[in-house]
Amino acid sequence: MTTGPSFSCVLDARAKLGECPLWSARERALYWVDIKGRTLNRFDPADGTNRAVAMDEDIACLALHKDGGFVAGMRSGLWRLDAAGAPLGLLAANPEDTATSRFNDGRADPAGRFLAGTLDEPKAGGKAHLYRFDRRGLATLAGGLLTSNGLAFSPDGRTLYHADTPTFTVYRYRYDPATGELSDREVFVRLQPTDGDRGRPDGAAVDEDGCYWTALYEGGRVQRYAPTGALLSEHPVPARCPTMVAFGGADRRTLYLTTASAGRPAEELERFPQSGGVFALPVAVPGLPEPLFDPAA
Ligand SMILES: O=C1O[C@H](CS(=O)(=O)O)[C@@H](O)[C@H](O)[C@H]1O
Repeated sequence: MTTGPSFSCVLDARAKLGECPLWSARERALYWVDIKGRTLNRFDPADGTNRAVAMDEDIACLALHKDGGFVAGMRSGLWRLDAAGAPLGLLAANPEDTATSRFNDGRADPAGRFLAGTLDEPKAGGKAHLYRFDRRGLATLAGGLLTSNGLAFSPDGRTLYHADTPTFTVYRYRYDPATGELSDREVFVRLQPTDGDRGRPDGAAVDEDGCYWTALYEGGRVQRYAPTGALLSEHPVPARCPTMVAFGGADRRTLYLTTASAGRPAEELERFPQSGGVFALPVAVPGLPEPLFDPAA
């Protein structure tokens, strides 16, 4: 395993809980959210500007919609948003108790379905689930979770990666692109926490070599794993809580990263003053292109 170069800050956003970076190839812009700050953001790397749109509730994940705008995972459910982030309608209500549950990590599958999971905020009893939304409606794919996270697909779309963050585990499933069904769950990566390193797998993305990049929340780094599960490299982040990676740039060779600052100790924020920012790392292998949500899928 090699230690690669560190990420550098491209937007000192001071987000509370930055999440879900999402590259728009058409606009050459990076969308991202601040879950607890309740904003949908558009970062333009060409001039370094960021535009934030206030949302009425926690917004956690996004997919670009093939007809423009977004599908978003929020606390109350999955919503259709227009290109400016205004809600157009509720697609599927959160089936869980929204007093202690919200949607968390999500992304479109290669066929255009939207997969999104929830977060059991009390971390009490594995009440979070992974769901699939498509023209058939909302279906439950997995349950017994604490924080559904780390969704990403292999280049052929036949493997789904999925993390349950507080358990330090990333699973791998066989995925049927024709039906959106899962099978054959196995452990892909299980981190061994130590007193000095509580880093745990958060948001992720896969590159064209099929390697899985994962942000280690409270680990201050991003790791790259081979399809075999072998750790290939890790890259330091000048923030203790990286939350999710996404490939962007015209060649998809820029790895963007969101981070969190909410609830962090004052001494940590003094040491890492750009916590909550958006970071970037040039990489050699391009990332996979991000599919669009297709309501006909
Ligand atoms: O993606 C997320 O994960 C973190 C980590 S954990 O669930 O607490 O282990 C969580 O705090 C954050 O709210 C969530 O968005």
